[in-house]
Amino acid sequence: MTGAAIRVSEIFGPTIQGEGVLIGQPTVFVRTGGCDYRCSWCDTLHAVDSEYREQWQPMSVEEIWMEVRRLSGGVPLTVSLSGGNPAIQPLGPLIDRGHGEGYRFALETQGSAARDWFADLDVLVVSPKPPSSGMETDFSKLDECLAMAAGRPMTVLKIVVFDDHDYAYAKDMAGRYPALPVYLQPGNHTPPPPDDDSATVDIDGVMNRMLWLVDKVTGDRWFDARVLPQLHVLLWGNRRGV
Ligand SMILES: C[S@@+](CC[C@H](N)C(=O)[O-])C[C@H]1O[C@@H](n2cnc3c(N)ncnc32)[C@H](O)[C@@H]1O
Ligand SMILES: Nc1nc2[nH]cc(C(=O)O)c2c(=O)[nH]1
Ligand code: SF4
Ligand SMILES: [Mg+2]
Repeated sequence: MTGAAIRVSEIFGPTIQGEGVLIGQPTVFVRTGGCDYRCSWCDTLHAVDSEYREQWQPMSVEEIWMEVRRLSGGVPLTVSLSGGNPAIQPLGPLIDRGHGEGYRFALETQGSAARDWFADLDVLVVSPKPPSSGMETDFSKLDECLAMAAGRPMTVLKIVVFDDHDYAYAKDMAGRYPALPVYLQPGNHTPPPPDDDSATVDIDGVMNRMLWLVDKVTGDRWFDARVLPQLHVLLWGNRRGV
């Protein structure tokens, strides 16, 4: 198989997609290693922090594909490409490989790096980072990402909200891109330390934030917004590989 090696942190599933537009769908995850961001509340630091890079395996398309096929029993399903930032890995050939066997591909990215192969996806989830993350949005890059996908894959915005500033950011994003569905996701303020995925999640706290977010959206009559918690976090807490 042609194509450069892909840095993989983990491949797991099938589980259900816990977030956003595909919530509840049986999914295999391919999580790439490495990220150009470092969000203050990232729940996946084992795929971000370079301290963990020795756990990231360079894999060929064929090696990754054999593992996806094994996990799914060869029955086509949705493969979610996440990370880290999967947009900084050469994933085009993997998408072609899977499409040839009837699999579908979704990709989660913060919108900091555009790739022409975004157009080959089935679903592009762009998750620009609000002020609480400590990251700065590069709007020209974000525009580029959305332009790459224009017309072809279903494209949605998914924005994590912790507080009023994040909520204002999410509303601003919705105003900038009125054609895109917007998913709001309450932040988990108790993400796992990278070495301890048994660390407890403050579910009550996350649910209170979810309720607050529902009140904000309905109070504002923002009736196009969709508000969803991270279902996998409710089911399995901070556990890795689910
Ligand atoms: C771990 S990221 C990986 C993909 C890509 N780097 C991104 O941020 O979109 C996947 C999703 O998890 C969300 N996320 C990360 N940490 C979170 C937290 N503590 N609470 C809620 N969502 C979180 C991100 O905003 C993103 O939508
Ligand atoms: N079940 C499940 N759903 C998810 N949706 C986005 C995830 C991610 O970490 O990107 C994720 C994950 O890690 N597990
Ligand atoms: S962009 Fe995504 S993977 Fe990277 S640090 Fe932020 S939440 Fe984590
Ligand atoms: Mg996650």
